[in-house]
Amino acid sequence: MKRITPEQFRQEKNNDTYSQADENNIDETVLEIIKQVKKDGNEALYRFTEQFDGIKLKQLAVTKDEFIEAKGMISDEFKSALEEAKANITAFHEVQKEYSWFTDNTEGIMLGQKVTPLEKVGVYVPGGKASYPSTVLMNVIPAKLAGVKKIVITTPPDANGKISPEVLAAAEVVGVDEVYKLGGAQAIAALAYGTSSIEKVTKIVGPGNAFVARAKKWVYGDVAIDMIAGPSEICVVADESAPADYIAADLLSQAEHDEQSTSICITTSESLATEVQRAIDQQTTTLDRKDIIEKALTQNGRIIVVKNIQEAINLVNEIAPEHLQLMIENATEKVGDIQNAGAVFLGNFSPEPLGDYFAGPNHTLPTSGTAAFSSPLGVYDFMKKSSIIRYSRDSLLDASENIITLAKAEGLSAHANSIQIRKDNHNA
Ligand SMILES: NC(=O)c1ccc[n+]([C@@H]2O[C@H](COP(=O)([O-])OP(=O)(O)OC[C@H]3O[C@@H](n4cnc5c(N)ncnc54)[C@H](O)[C@@H]3O)[C@@H](O)[C@H]2O)c1
Ligand SMILES: N[C@H](CO)Cc1c[nH]c[nH+]1
Ligand SMILES: [Zn+2]
Repeated sequence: MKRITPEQFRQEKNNDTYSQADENNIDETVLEIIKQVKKDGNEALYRFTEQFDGIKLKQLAVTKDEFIEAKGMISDEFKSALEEAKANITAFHEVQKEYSWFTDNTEGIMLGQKVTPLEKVGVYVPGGKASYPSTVLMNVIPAKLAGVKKIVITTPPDANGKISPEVLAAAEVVGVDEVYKLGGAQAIAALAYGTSSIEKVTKIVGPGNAFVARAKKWVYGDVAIDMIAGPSEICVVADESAPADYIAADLLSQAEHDEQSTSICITTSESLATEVQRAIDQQTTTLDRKDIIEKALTQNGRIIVVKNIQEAINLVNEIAPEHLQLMIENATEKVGDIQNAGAVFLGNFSPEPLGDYFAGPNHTLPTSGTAAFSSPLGVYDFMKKSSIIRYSRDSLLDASENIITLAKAEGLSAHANSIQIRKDNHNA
C-alpha cells in the first residue's frame, strides 16, 4: 500500500496516463470480439473460449446431467448457507417491488403507470479467478421478484470445461432457465446480439472484469445494461476507534478479487495508518490469493492521512467508491453526508463481506466512480413502465384550446389539427 496525501491522491487520479493506455487496449480487444461474434456467431464463441479460457468446448449449454452431477457434489453446509442468504436477499428486495397505478376516473380523466417486467434477461456471473454463486443469487432474485419470464446465465468454464457445482446449485435454487459456459466480452456479445444457440436478451446485468464491463458499455443501446460493475473497490474511513487488524482484513478482502481491484484507507490518524500497513503485511502472507492481492495493492492500494473526518468525507464523495466502510465514532450520524457510494457499511462489525454474501442488499454495485450516478442492482432494474392516458370527450374539449395554443407555438399545425378536428366534429 502506498501512503500518500490527499493532494497526491488527486494528482495521481488526474495524471493516470498508464491506465489510459491500458483502457485503449481493452477497447481494441473488446470491439474485435464483438465484431467477430456478430459475424461468426457460435463459431466465434468456441474460438474465443479456447483462446481466453484455454478450453475446447463441444457444447455451450450446461446439460441436465451436469446439473444432477453438481447437486451430488455440494455440501449440506453450503446448501443451508445458500438458503439463508436467499431468504435475506429476498426479504430485502421484496420491498423494492413497484406496482402499476391509475388515477380514478372523476373529471373524465384516467392517467396511470403500467409496470411490466422485462421479457428476457442475461446475467453475467464472473468466473475467471473465482466462482461466484453469491452473484447468481444477487442478480437472479430481484429479476424473479420483478416477474422476468426468461433468465439465462453465462459464466466462464473452468480448465475442465465445467461450471462450479456451487454456481449450478445456486442457479437451480433460484430457478434459472439456462446456463451457458461462456465468459468475457464474447459472452456479452452473444447475449446482446444472439447466436444460433443463445437467444438475444432484452437486458444484460451482472459484474465482471474490465473486459466484461467494457463490453457492456459498447453493446449498450442495442440492449439494455444495468450499470458498469467492474473490478471491486473498497474504501475504509477510519479514526482511532477502529481496530487496525479489522481494517487490514477488509481492505484485503476486496484486493483478492482481481489485480485491478482498489483498496483505499482514509484515516485521521498517522499511527493507525502505520498499524494498518503492518497488519496488511502480516495478514497477506497467510492468504491463498497472495499474488493477486500483492499486485492489486501495488497498483491501486492507498493509505491517505487526512486532517479530519470532514476532509475524509469530501474525498470519499470525489472517489464515489463501490463499497464504503465508516469505521469511526458515531458512524451512523455521518451517513447523510455521503453523496456518492454504492453501499455504506457502518461501524466495526459491518465488514464488506457481510454484504457480499448475506445481509440482503445487492452486491452488484457501481464501480469506477459511477456510484456518482448509478444505484445498486435492484428489482427496479428488471421492470419498465408505460404511461396510460384516457380522456373523455368532454375532458378533451375542455383542454382543447390550451393544447392547440401549445402546438401552434411550436409551429406544429398537424398536432393542432388532431385536436381541432375533434373540437369541430365532436359528435362522432
Ligand atoms: N462489482 C461487483 O458487484 C462484482 C461482484 C463480483 C465480482 N466482481 C468483479 O468481477 C471480476 C471477476 O473477474 P474475473 O476475471 O475473475 O472473471 P470474469 O468472468 O469477469 O472474466 C473472465 C473472462 O475474461 C476474459 N478474459 C480474460 N483475459 C482476457 C484478455 N486478455 N483478453 C480478452 N478477454 C479476456 C475471458 O474470456 C474470461 O472468461 C473481478 O474484477 C471482481 O472484482 C465485481
Ligand atoms: N465484492 C464483490 C462485489 O464487488 C462481490 C463478491 C462476491 N463474492 C465475494 N464478493
Ligand atoms: Zn467481495
